[in-house]
Amino acid sequence: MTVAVAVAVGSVLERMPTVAVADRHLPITTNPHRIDDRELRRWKLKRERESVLVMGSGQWTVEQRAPIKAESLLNEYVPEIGCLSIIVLGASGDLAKKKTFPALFHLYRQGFIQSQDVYIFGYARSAIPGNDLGSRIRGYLTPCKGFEQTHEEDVTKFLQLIKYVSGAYDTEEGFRSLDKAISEYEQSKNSTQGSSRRLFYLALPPSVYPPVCKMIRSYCMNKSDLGGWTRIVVEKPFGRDLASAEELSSEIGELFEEPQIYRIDHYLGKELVQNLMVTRFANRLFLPLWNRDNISNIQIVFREDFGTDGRGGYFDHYGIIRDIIQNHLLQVLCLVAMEKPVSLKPEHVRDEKVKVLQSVLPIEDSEVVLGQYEGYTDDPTVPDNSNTPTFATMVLRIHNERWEGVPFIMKAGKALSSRKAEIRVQFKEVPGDIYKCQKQGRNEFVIRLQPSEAMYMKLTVKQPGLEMTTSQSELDLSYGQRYHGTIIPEAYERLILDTIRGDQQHFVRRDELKAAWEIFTPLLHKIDRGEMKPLPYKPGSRGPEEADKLAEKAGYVQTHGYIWIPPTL
Ligand SMILES: NC(=O)C1=CN([C@@H]2O[C@H](COP(=O)(O)OP(=O)(O)OC[C@H]3O[C@@H](n4cnc5c(N)ncnc54)[C@H](OP(=O)(O)O)[C@@H]3O)[C@@H](O)[C@H]2O)C=CC1
Ligand SMILES: O=C1O[C@H](COP(=O)(O)O)[C@@H](O)[C@H](O)[C@H]1O
Repeated sequence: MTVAVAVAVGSVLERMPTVAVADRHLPITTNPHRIDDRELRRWKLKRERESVLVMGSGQWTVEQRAPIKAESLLNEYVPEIGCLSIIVLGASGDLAKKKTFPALFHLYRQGFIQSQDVYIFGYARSAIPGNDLGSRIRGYLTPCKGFEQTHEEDVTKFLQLIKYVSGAYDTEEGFRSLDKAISEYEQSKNSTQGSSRRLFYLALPPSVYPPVCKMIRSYCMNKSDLGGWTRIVVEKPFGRDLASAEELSSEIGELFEEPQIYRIDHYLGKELVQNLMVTRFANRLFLPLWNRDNISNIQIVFREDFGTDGRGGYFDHYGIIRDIIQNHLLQVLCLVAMEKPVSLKPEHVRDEKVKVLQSVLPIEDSEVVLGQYEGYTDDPTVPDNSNTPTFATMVLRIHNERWEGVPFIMKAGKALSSRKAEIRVQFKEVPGDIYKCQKQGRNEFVIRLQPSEAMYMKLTVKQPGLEMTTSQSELDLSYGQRYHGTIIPEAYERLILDTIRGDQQHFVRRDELKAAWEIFTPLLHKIDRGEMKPLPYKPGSRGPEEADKLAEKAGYVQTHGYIWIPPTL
């Protein structure tokens, strides 16, 4: 969708050049009308007094805007120009090697970041000589579909785009040398001073976010405001509870404006999560059904078939609620439950998510089941008396017109019988059902996030044949079959691209984060104080039996004798 926007400064009559803002999801270079540097500078000098002409429903209307921070304004209108430096802090770590660099490689291979105007810097304390960073990450750079033959060559070229700088996270010296390296690169590209883009990816433990942000702010910012920018990406967990999250937000908020901060939740980058809004709001079919009149209960489930896998020390400090439910599953809940936003603008979408979060009622202790898998404390980094849950299920209730009375059953667990993440929307019984005696199950709409991405609708149908008998079947949109050969991008690829393009729709805003912590903090504190205890469960099981009982009590009716099997080609 292309939206034409004219910008006027001071008054509508004092027209500035018309800027056509093309779909931000097209490669940057395809923007049809660029505004030149001179024009841009003139416009920015005057931006304090702006009115904006917006084309909507075939009519121009004037939107008066309060002074807007340069960053958000630029995000909206300025074509991306200037060289781009991507700085991965914590480059020696697990996330960087498994997710960040592989995502950057795929973006590079697909042409979204190009060697002529992008350079990547790795930064960490570890002394990593010469090309050793490349050797560490090479094995994680998997071939892109369709480019298998040139893979080795591609990797070699990609690794040439990375420079490693070693330094501490809280010293001027380290960040000055990082800045020097970035500036040298920018100068080598004859970049107009300040028009360069600097993206800092904090692949670091949150404890070092504040000093790192301070150092970036003091020594590594893009030097002026001529169309360039400085953005930071921060990983979860953002705090351990409401107070610590707010403290972290304030510390970072003093250094960077909200439009510069990208709080990443990689579930928001998953293909099927990104499809949720489209499915809900672009299909007439769902509009009248998506409410308390028709839906009995909704389950949002995350299961892993492995334990903490060498991350026991980290995990024990957080537990499954902070690791998965408070962020990944809650973000999914927002997209399932929110009202239709005014538009797809990031602020409109995030406004609706916040409203849902603020409508969640306090969690009842009686609607929580916690578990810990047997053998969890064998990990030497986990205390023997750990009270940390590795499994949790709980019922969230949304107090609003659409969802009153519909339980949202959240479930997450490690070391279970299978690995999958899905949303299961279970509908109510058919009123006055004339096939009741043969009935096999309720209608369900299932969105399988992973693995085997799919959406399927469980229906009761006539069993083919002469007899009038019914059976359970499904309308099935399995991605592997329907989109055979299509590459589904990794969540991190998509989200890093969004940060480069300045699109914050799929990132967590500060007030969202606060509202999310408000929901879980009382429960988490009870667990931390040992007032609620996890039940033991066997690794490789479904988790504690009490969890299934809770779901049943909340209203979930399991379908017996039917199981969906992902179709194969
Ligand atoms: N790993 C994963 O799969 C995921 C991680 N995350 C999040 O991403 C971030 C990074 O995770 P991950 O890469 O696993 O973390 P690591 O423990 O691997 O830490 C990353 C780097 O940070 C430095 N570091 C580690 N501990 C400290 C410390 N106490 N003080 C200062 N520096 C330290 C180390 O670099 P050096 O010593 O060389 O400076 C290390 O290589 C975290 O916020 C994590 O929660 C989110 C989702 C998944
Ligand atoms: O953030 C995290 O997510 C992973 C699961 O991610 P997925 O994309 O593989 O579903 C989880 O294993 C980890 O504990 C958690 O920190």
